[in-house]
Amino acid sequence: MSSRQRAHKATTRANRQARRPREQTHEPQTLDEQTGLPTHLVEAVRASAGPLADTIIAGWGQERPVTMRVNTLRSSLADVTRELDEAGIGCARVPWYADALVLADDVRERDVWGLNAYAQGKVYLQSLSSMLPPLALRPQPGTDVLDMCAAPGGKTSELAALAPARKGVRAARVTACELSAPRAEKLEHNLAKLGATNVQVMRVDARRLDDWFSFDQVLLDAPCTGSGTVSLHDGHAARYLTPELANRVERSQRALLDRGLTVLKAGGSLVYSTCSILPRENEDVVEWALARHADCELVDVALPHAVAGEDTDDEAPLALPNRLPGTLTVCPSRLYEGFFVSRIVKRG
Ligand SMILES: C[S@@+](CC[C@H](N)C(=O)[O-])C[C@H]1O[C@@H](n2cnc3c(N)ncnc32)[C@H](O)[C@@H]1O
Repeated sequence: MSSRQRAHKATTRANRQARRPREQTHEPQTLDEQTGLPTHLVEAVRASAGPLADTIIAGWGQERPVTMRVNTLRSSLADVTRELDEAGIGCARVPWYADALVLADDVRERDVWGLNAYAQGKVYLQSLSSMLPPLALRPQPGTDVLDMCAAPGGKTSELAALAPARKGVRAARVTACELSAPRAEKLEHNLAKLGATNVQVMRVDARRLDDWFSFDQVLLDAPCTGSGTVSLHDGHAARYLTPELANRVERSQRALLDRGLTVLKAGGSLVYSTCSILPRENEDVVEWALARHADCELVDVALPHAVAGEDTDDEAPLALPNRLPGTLTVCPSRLYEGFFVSRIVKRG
């Protein structure tokens, strides 16, 4: 393995660890021979994706380029691309988001850490898939937005950047909840660095938000198994991604979505997302919550995508088939981590 691959693996491992609850297993798991990943995960993917399981497995084997979001609260695309150019860092844009940049294949995250643009919060290192949920929510200036699971703040700061003050209308007010104290601190640090002044951080269990809260828009980027982001022969995944973890996050996802829909105002919208590709964390959770909230319905996420299995251009996320029309399950690929995005509205 090259040093670039090792550095990439170390960073993605650290990100993934941060995304999910701590889980230890003392019994070694059975590993699938082909992928080196837990057998229960590979079996679940084969059962749900059928012939596309091999496309997913190939996606788990890809080394993705470094991607970033230009933070328009501090800078502009022209300003950032000028600095990248001066530093000799090649970059390309994606057709569906003006603020997203894909860096050249030979660039590592540590090359970005040394840039002024990074130190000054003009850019945020963020995977392309993780930029999708705030775009699906489409936050509006003048509204009150809840981000239920916010740290380290990639999507919170994106929400803030998408809804700045406009003539005569204040910026969206974002309330960012985070359960873990150290992660809430990291969130505060990132938001200050990125200049997201319209965000209020709350160190709380978002499953216990009081009924008297109410929001126009809610983002629930839930804790999950991270099944969309694992890499082949990832020894760490082999340890943490246990059936117990899957059960635990699923309970948490249901309780969080139930609460999110409760504190959503009539006429408002909620985006539920995970970095998992397993139906039990995605479609099953959404269907369960909709059955409890008769005043809510699924609407199209309205995100650009191509259909996996057809002749596609890899600049667009590839959608895996799923049983909820209008939701998007992104297939792991060269540019994208596996992800799920859905949008629910509460009738007015
Ligand atoms: C998938 S990560 C969120 C990533 C974040 N949205 C971003 O884009 O940077 C899930 C986060 O939810 C937090 N979390 C888990 N359960 C929670 C709960 N019940 N209430 C609030 N936060 C929770 C975790 O500590 C973790 O930081």
